[in-house]
Amino acid sequence: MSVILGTRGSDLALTQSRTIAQALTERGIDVEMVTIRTEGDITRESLSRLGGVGVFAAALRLAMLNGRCHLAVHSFKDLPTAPVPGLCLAAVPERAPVADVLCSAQGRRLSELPEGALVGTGSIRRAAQLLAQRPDLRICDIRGNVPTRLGRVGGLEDGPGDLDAVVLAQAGLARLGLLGRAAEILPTSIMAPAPAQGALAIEASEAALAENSELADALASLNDPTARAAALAERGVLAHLEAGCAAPVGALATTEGSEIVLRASVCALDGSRRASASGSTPLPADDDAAHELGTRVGRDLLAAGAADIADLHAERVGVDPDYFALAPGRDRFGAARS
Ligand SMILES: NCc1[nH]cc(CCC(=O)O)c1CC(=O)O
Repeated sequence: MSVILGTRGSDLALTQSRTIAQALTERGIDVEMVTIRTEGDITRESLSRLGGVGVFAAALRLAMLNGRCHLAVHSFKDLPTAPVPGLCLAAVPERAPVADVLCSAQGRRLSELPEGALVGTGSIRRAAQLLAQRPDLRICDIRGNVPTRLGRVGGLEDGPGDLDAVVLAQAGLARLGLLGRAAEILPTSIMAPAPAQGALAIEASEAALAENSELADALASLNDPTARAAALAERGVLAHLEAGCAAPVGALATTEGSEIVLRASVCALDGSRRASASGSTPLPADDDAAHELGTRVGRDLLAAGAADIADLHAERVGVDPDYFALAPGRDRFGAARS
């Protein structure tokens, strides 16, 4: 009997799922990929019961609990932090590059964008940190998959080309073979990545793993313990802050010598202030130790005033139009938020 891998239908989701399906095939597991619809047969109640944010992940999670599929590959940063009974984090594979990149017309770097340039992102975290560097920029809320977003910039991909630049994750572009569209890899010191950006989470139903030890072994062999600890530590910050998916929280854990060092920050929406905290734990770090590091850094972040700097509980997927007002200057941001 083959193992069923449930996937969303976007280019990025399919690419990620195929990579893992192939790795499992190489390990002797017979994998069938099934695209899971994210609406229709799934009721609202079921989705909200599974955690509210991340409706796409929720549909896949429900499919695993229903037995329609056995495992799923998520972008780890899109996964809500609350655990789901009956599912487990079977593996975090080797992590892709974690940074955000700027994709711009004429290959301009952030410092080279014209005064008042229009930059597209749906992420409050990215918007806030862009404004910290360049308060003159106008931020435009954009949606859609990676190629659609690239199409908003002139000369990069088919599309309206109505923006000067967009910010995307390096990992997504690399997985789609589109990294050539990036003009600049933004240093993580100025653009702190989203917790677990660049990491995949292979989630499986506990029942499926219990009855298929070959699958459990194959998945265990795909796990990168350091990537797993880093991603869990970063997500531990989010969990401690009880931060919503629209909170401007950046977190990055790196290996330094025999330790894992976690740096996290919360940026004011207009970029004017930033609260930061950091901490470390020895490697190897198991799931509990990694999570505990995240909790500790989250606590220090609150002590540093994170909750006064930004609304940590913002839960909108994307943001309200008032925030991304297409007007120069920063007062519109303050006005929309206060
Ligand atoms: N929210 C969409 C999303 N989820 C994961 C990635 C990129 C891949 C990754 O971070 O693992 C992206 C696109 C983007 O942010 O540019």
